[in-house]
Amino acid sequence: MRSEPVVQVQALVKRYGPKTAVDGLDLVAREGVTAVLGPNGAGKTTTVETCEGYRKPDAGTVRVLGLDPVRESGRLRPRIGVMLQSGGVYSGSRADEMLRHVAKLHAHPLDVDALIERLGLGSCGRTTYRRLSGGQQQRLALAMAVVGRPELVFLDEPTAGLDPQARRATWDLVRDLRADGVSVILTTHYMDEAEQLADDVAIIDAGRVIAQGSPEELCKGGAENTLRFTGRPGLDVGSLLKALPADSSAAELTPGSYRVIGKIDPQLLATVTSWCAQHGVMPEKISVERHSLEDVFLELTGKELRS
Ligand SMILES: Nc1ncnc2c1ncn2[C@@H]1O[C@H](COP(=O)(O)OP(=O)(O)OP(=O)(O)O)[C@@H](O)[C@H]1O
Repeated sequence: MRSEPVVQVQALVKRYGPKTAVDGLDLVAREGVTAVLGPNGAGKTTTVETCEGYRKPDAGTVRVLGLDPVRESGRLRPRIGVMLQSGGVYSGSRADEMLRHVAKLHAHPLDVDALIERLGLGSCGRTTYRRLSGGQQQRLALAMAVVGRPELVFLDEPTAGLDPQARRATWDLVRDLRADGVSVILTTHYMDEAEQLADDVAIIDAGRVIAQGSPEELCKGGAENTLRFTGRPGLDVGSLLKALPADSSAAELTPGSYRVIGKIDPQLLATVTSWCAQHGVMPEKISVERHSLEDVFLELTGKELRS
């Protein structure tokens, strides 16, 4: 796996009048699931729409499955699936008819009935598009993106506004697609979604990729982690600090409640517990808080995912 890039974006620039939405963006996505995260207005949708061939770059190059999405769209379209947020469908058509129609356009489609059941659309297959709820329309859009068994699927916020059950069904479907060798480019505002599904995460801010890596790599590269323990009040924190690596800090936050910030690895944990043993301290509660993707995101962009 993880061989040739499925998407390669180099120095992409895209402007809307005076507004530069994408500002020299570089992105390489390989096989598997790539999550694209960024605050509102960061340029995610513009980048993805350029990869889908719906927007022409003002500068830079975009290759998707090795093809130019604008000039070679005829060759690319049958190989990719795109989840449209809205539009592109006749609102008087029935959900199952639409899905069967899209399936027929492809050589090796998925089983339509199984897909309908899978996404919890069984009860509304005969309902016209306009009468579906927002969440049902969204699941139908997802089904239409994947039914043709594409090599690469673009999913723009596939679970926004879905209830927990539908969200889980969508996650399972993405995992199955991945297991089937389908690559996925997923934009999302949900950190847990990226952590759960993505092999690789690209964080976009102000039209550029500011960090990229696996969720583990990004969390490791961010700020330090925290170790907390409780013991008797008034311990000599200065003495503890001397035992710790130079770039650590230690403090008694409230009487008897201690916090160590630094590169928390097994060695540091051993240093803290052995210091406690030397000082006759039984650390009652001891916990390590791993830096989450959410923390990394906030640190890098200074913004919440949703503003
Ligand atoms: N058709 C358009 N005309 C003018 N400006 C646009 C257009 N589409 C997007 N923009 C602007 O370009 C910037 C990037 O928008 P884009 O939709 O790509 O961001 P995004 O990261 O997908 O945001 P969100 O998370 O809010 O969906 C924003 O400032 C937006 O207002």
